[in-house]
Amino acid sequence: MKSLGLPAEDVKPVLKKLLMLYNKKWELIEEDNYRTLADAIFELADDKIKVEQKGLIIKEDVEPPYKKPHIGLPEDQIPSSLNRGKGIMELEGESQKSSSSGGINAFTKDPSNNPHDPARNESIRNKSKNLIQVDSANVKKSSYAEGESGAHDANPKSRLPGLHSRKQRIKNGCETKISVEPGEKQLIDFPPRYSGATSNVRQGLIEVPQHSHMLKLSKGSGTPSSHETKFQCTHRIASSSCGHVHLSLKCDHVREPYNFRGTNSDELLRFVERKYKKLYKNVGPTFSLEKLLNEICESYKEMGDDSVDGVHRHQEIVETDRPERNMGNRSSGSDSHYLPRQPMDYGAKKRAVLKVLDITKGTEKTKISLYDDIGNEDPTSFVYIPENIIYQSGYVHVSLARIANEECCPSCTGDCLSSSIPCACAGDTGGEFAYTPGGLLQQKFLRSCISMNQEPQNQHLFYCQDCPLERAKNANRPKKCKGHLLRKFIKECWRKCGCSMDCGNRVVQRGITRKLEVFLTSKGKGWAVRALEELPEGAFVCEYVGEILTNMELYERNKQSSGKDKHVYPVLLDADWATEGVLKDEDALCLDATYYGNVARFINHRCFDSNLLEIPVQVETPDRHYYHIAFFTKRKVNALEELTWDYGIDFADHNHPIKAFKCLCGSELCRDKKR
Ligand SMILES: C[S@@+](CC[C@H](N)C(=O)[O-])C[C@H]1O[C@@H](n2cnc3c(N)ncnc32)[C@H](O)[C@@H]1O
Repeated sequence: MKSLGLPAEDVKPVLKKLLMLYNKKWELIEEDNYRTLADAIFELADDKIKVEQKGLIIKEDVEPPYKKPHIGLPEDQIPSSLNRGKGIMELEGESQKSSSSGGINAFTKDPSNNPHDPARNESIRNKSKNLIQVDSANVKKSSYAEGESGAHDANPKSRLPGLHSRKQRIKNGCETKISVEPGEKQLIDFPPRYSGATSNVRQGLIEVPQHSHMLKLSKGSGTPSSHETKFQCTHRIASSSCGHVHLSLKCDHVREPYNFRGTNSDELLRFVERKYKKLYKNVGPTFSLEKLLNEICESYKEMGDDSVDGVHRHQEIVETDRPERNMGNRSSGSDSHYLPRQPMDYGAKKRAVLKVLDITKGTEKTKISLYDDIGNEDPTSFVYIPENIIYQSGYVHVSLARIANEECCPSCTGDCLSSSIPCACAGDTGGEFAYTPGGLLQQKFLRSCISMNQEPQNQHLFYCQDCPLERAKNANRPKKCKGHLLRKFIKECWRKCGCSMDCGNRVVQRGITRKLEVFLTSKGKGWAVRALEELPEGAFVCEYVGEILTNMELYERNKQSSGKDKHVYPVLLDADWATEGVLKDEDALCLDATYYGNVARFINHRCFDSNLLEIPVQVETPDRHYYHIAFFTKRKVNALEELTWDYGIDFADHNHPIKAFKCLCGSELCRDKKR
């Protein structure tokens, strides 16, 4: 230590603590020409400077930053915080600041910061040419020190934390010294294919200079055994779009005798994806592990940025993640799936407030945020459910035994849409599938559904002999049925079918795939839904999900609720009542999303020219007392355009169990004449 210019009074207290920490194992301290001791002294000095720069008092008992994984230390003696597992997946925030200053610190401070001048320390360290170890964990942590010291740094580049600063340190020769020896590179099983790109997509990147290291272990250094070569490889497998958060696979392994052979990240992802799809058969064809992992990074960043006392407020997301309001700049091509990140034009003071980052609480494949663009209103409370649930007495019997072989396609394989002869599942739609191979509704089918919906008086109404709705109102003297709209059904392939989950005749059952957002309207209609991407004509948006109630139960529920209760409009599942003689109460069902529902409970009404159409979809039950209500676009819908559907309200019917609101749809064809 003396030859390195370190005075005894600096060395002694550190040595004492090291001895205690290493259980008096001198050989660990002597190793590599007392490297551990030298490092500990430098780090203590660096820490003191940091504390002094912050204007804090240094306590005598400040613990020197010994927290460095030590190769020579038996694993059970490594402090738990350092005892990293093998092949751990970790979230790595480059901008993240760590309060620990383990390992080799950054040396970018102003050299005039004496008495413990880091520049001097660095030069001493450089003298000691046999400093070997590179510890990627500590490299990461040390970016903190650079961020802290950036204000004193003449070189603006070195103020940047993360990759850039690491590069600089490498240039300074503080890190990579003996770590990767020429000729040993081929020992890494998966050489880097490309590097340099830093953001958004998974890089498939193995950062050899910064993250992959081979450590030659010297004789007597403990585990692993002497002369073994230890590898540390870090695969970056995903990252957030801004590149600040990465998901990496870190693997420490020893070449001999455990002959570990790595794989590249593309292969790895494909392998896991196949495994996952095999295990969980109901993931759709659009499922991508890569997207999922990138989403984890994105969410990590968003949540880190947003969360303030449990309330998510996100100024940055508003300005960066959301599309611009002025649609003029936007590409309107069909490939504009994800919109450019541009600042929103909110005016000088107004700032959108993100109230809920994901109303689905992770139950849907895609997050749905709730934004308050204009005021400070909270949505009524409800429980988000991604699928319908039975409230009490409704009869919904799902069983494979109920599905006759003629009602499904057990002999199909793969994708039914690609078969030359449409299977039995297309029978309900006239022998042609309702969907295109691209997952949209066939135009012909869509047009006929729209026309049936818009001209109900023309032969598309039917009247029950004994209407369950009227029975619910007055069981003793039910009034005449007011008529129900006949509708076209879609029948999707399901579990008893032989096709795969990727089959094109399974759209609604795969759930929401479009990027949706709930927002507060400025027009007095409360909350509403919009898409953050352009939607083509015939695109599935979401299902109307709620509690399955009998009409009797709905009637009772509405009677009990006070007139002031805000109601989400229930949907009658009456599209097939025409085929029944007298329907039992338990079979006359409806969906109510007031207390339990999905995003559809926020979709507002628009008379006649709404952009969404509700279509009955039969999935798991062969009879049609119960079915799904799926919303499809009637035309191309621009990103950020409010999504609406026609609730089918008769504004003149004052006996309806739910009192109609004053319609503010703004349509020229508005049926609410009072308005
Ligand atoms: C299914 S919810 C839609 C979400 C609702 N806006 C909210 O804030 O929760 C139905 C309720 O929204 C309001 N609403 C929907 N469409 C409307 C319209 N065209 N005009 C006025 N209010 C409307 C009514 O209060 C209605 O009862």
